[in-house]
Amino acid sequence: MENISNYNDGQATLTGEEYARYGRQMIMPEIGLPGQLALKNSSVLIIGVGGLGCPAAQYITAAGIGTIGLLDGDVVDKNNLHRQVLHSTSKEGMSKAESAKQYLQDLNPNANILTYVEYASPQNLFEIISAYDIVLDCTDNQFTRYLISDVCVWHGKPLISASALQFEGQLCVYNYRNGPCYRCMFPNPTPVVTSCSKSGILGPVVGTMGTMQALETIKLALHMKGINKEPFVPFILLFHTFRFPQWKHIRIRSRQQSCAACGPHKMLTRSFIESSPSEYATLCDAVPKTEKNLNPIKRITPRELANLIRESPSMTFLDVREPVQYGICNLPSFKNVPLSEVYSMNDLSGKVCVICRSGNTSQSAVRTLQELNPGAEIFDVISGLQGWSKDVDPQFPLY
Ligand SMILES: Nc1ncnc2c1ncn2[C@@H]1O[C@H](COP(=O)(O)OP(=O)(O)OP(=O)(O)O)[C@@H](O)[C@H]1O
Ligand SMILES: [Zn+2]
Repeated sequence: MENISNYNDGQATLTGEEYARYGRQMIMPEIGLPGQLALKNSSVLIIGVGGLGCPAAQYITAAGIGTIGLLDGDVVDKNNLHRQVLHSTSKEGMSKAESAKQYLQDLNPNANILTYVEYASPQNLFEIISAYDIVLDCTDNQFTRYLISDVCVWHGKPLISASALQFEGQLCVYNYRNGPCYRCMFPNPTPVVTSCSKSGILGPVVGTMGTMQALETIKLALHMKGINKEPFVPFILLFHTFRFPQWKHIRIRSRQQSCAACGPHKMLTRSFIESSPSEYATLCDAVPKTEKNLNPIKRITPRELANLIRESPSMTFLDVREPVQYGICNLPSFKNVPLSEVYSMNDLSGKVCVICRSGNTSQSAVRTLQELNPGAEIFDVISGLQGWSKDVDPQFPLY
């Protein structure tokens, strides 16, 4: 049948199986055979294979991106499973990158999937990113967000970044053409006030944002290879849903002259990032002021708490978690006083024991209460209710 049928536009680069697999998206005029080949010839690095990274990886693998890197040093935990949809119960304890690779390779055996079972750091990231066309930030902490952006700027790689918390999400494409980098938008790190593990996250919300990252990845791969010729306009996408789902996009400014990473007077060179860890860290993370240089407080262990409950049942026990968490599980001796209400408690005396989920919020509460009640003896429980479950009562639920 040679030379009789022409089904590859002269480029014999898709197999018959691939025609069948990608047919439904190839028939879109914005994609066609050239678009599918562009996806196949693209490589994407996904950093963080959690709530965002799982759906992002799933859709770009299914769509035929040729090479996909998965970078994450974490292992699958039970509390990941409600939202990190590539991992399953039988994979608890397994590396997230390896777990995701197993799923994705079965989804699309054509994909070339590489895993990096480590955390992105100033020491490894320059090397890893160099091999990819597009980078996805699917992590959950400020230090890593700055690091990924700075390394992308150094290599000139576009970055698709998203985040999600409770009922809200955000997405932005950084460092593409004249678009800004993450530092142009957020020049200074801020003290982190909350996180998914503190405030909660709903699977479909983070899944929506990860899916949007996959969509922007496909669009960007087409754009970079000249299939989509529309001009690129930098934007930030905001999603909010509780009563009504709301989408909003805002056009953003291009690169900032004053930016320490991408401006003309940039100071964040590769050698600075790689070899000045403490100076670099101060440019990526802000320690909350209230936690700095504070006097130590009195703390007790969960086992000491068990004795105290037995010996002094009438003393004051305060649980400073939010009411919804208190409602999930609690110790009956403890009265629920959320942190926001602690500021008005100025009538305490005697011994007061404070607890929270993991022993962080309780320390702030003790400091505040001690100032308001100088006559009282106030202390908290190391590791909070998590420590209680580990050391005293293994039946006490962890969440
Ligand atoms: N420096 C880093 N390099 C690679 N992956 C990272 C880095 N920092 C964070 N991550 C990964 O990003 C993912 C973020 O996932 P997600 O926000 O869903 O929460 P989690 O960290 O898995 O769980 P939780 O916040 O409940 O403890 C995690 O898998 C985490 O290991
Ligand atoms: Zn910049």
